Amino acid sequence: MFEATETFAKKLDEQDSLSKFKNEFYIKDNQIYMDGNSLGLMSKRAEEKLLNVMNAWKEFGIDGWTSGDHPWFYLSENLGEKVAKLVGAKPEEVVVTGSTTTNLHQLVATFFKPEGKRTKILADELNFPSDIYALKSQLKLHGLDPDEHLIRVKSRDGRTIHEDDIIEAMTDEVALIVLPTVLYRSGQLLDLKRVTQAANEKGIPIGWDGCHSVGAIPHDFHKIGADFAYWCHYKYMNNGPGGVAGLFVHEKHFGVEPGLSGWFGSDKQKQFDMEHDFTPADTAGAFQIGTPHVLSVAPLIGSLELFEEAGMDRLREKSLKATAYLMYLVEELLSDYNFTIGNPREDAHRGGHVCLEHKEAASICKALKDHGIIPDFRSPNVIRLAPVAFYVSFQDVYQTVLTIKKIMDDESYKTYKNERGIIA
Ligand SMILES: Cc1ncc(COP(=O)(O)O)c(C=O)c1O
Ligand SMILES: Nc1c(O)cccc1C(=O)C[C@H](N)C(=O)O
Repeated sequence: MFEATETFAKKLDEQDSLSKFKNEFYIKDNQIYMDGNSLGLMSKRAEEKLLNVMNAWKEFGIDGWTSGDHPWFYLSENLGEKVAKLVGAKPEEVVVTGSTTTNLHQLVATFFKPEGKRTKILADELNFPSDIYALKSQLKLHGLDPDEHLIRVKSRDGRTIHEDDIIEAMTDEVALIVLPTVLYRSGQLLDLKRVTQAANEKGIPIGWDGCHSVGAIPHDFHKIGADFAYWCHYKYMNNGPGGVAGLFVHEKHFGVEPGLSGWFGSDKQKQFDMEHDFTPADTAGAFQIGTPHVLSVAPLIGSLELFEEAGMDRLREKSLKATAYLMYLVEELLSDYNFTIGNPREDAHRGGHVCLEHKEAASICKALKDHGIIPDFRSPNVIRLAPVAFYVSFQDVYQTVLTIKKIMDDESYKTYKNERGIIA
């Protein structure tokens, strides 16, 4: 179906209905940016909306909360409605707020209710460390020893987590389940529907970390019956470094008291009554805590315009084709160099990036960067390559693999130390 030639890559680009979006982003000449799953690039719209919001501050001062094109008081909810379409939620089930880790703390503080012998949290041994730190500290806040009460489902191969193993671990000692939609290292996409359904049947609340899928993969959080989800917007949503994150709470939980309350979770009509009795919003907005980080939300206004124009399904379709082409080229052109593809092959189990394993991965990443190709490295041996649908073309994918071949052929990667930098 594919061919390992530039002409073929060009043909794929000509057939690509999303190719025009590349112009919407700031991409350096002679650079191919494959690190969208660590930090997505800045779009011109994101910049424009940030300047617009800055201007509202200049123009309106305090009145910016209710004036201007994007009144700040309603921004978190208004953007939540738009993000809801990307994650398959009702408009009032999503709010743009906090960071991934603070949202996780909020949601665990809300949904983890240890009682009797149900005192454990079920996670997995491959999740991103911040999630595990948060879960351990939440257990400690309840006076529970994480060594005993945090169950981490084991990986059979060091790369992926088997859904059967997760379901088997859902015992009557488990009070909460927290799992990633897509594993940050291998890019495995879990079967959310199956796992959520099993948790629902056992009456265990389940929440999903969508950092590596939101903006790359359409979700159906409401329909599958997820209790909650949380994610960042600085990867595939291109909201900028430290950009404000998102959370989903299923409407069946509206009215539950947030574990960590703050005045921006108030019913909006009541918030400025300044009462000491908290009246939470009757939406996911209740899970906000303090004043929104307006300047770190603003770029998302622009990004979301692009998502509306491109359509989440079309983005996923292109991303799947690009990762499939990348894997094909790796197999065709790099078979002599001891690379292993560490991500699952099937579309249904693949996220937005390809996980290329090599024992000299750190050196190879450094050499690639010096050739204008931006990957990222995860210790000890993973090169993550994310051909982001908005701004990576099929010719870029072809060029990336050719460049890897070049630095392997001429062994120039050997001039770099095989160790990670301070930020990898
Ligand atoms: C899967 C996952 N969870 C949590 C985090 C932590 O996010 P944050 O630093 O925005 O809290 C990240 C990324 O840093 C991540 O990839
Ligand atoms: N959040 C990050 C940061 O503040 C600096 C550098 C990288 C990140 C990341 O998001 C890393 C990412 N979560 C990962 O999957 O490795």
